[in-house]
Amino acid sequence: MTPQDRAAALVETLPWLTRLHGQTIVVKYGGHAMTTPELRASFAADMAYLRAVGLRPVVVHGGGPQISAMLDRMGIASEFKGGLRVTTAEAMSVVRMVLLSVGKDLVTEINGHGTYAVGLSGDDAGLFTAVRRGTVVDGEQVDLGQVGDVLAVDTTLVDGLLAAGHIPVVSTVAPDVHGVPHNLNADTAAAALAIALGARKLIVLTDVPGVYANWPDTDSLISRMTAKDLDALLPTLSAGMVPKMEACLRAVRGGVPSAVVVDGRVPHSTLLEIFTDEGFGTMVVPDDLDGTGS
Ligand SMILES: Nc1ncnc2c1ncn2[C@@H]1O[C@H](COP(=O)(O)OP(=O)(O)O)[C@@H](O)[C@H]1O
Ligand SMILES: CC(=O)N[C@@H](CCC(=O)OP(=O)(O)O)C(=O)O
Repeated sequence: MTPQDRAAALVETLPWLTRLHGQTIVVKYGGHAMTTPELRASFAADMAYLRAVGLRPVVVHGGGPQISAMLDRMGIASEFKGGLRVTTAEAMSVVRMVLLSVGKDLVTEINGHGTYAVGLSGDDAGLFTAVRRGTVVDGEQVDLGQVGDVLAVDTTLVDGLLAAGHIPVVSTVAPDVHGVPHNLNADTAAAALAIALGARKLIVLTDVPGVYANWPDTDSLISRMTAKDLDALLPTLSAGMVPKMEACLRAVRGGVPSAVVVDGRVPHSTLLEIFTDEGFGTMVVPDDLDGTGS
């Protein structure tokens, strides 16, 4: 790359920088997108870059594969129903331990670029209040143990951190109204936080190029869809895509202008999504935008 190419690449980002300056972007960093040191390093650089150029990134991280690996090492079986982990009291303490550790590692990695990141979880200053939820499998309501949905979000702490120039890095364990810890799916929590913060965008990093209309037919990648389209697609989805796309739907119906699922295995996927025109991943927009969100 010549110095001229480099300057041209920087100038190309100007329209997005102008449009997004000061805007909050919630980035859900899935456990499958953090499996190599290189991916973690490029993600951390992206977050520091966004903050340094005047956006307000908020990270909500997952850690599903890391939790499963630890449970496995401890001889505890992992079971998922409707894309959500069945969480016994014994598993809950492992979930908590692993997610807090994953969060701290991310904080350290981001802070290799400056004193940006601060780690917090649902119980810090009442960020999330959980409410126990089950799920529906084959038309039957099933119990999932200590799994929660988000009952309430208190953004006071996150607002303060953003105003002070920090990058909040959120682990998704949260107490219910009785103080009992619950395991929140990270996609669900990211959507609830994006709505509560009035975020400009929700970006979800995962381990596929986006959402496929006929999974696993790789010719059926969807680049854009409205909330109504997604509503129709939801019953056909499986595994972890279910809570992920429910979260995207909830985000755009809750006022977030766009929710995008991108391939977190591609280095710098967040910057690619934000600063390029070419479709990258699957974008969900509200019905009234009908595919014109960005
Ligand atoms: N229609 C679909 N399009 C894309 N992926 C799908 C679809 N249906 C199910 N999946 C599965 O969902 C997975 C992503 O969810 P998950 O494993 O929970 O990711 P993460 O850890 O990033 O949250 C994909 O790897 C894929 O196996
Ligand atoms: C209830 C539930 O399923 N919680 C998730 C929380 C972590 C998560 O969401 O991680 P990913 O984003 O990497 O999948 C779990 O226990 O795996």
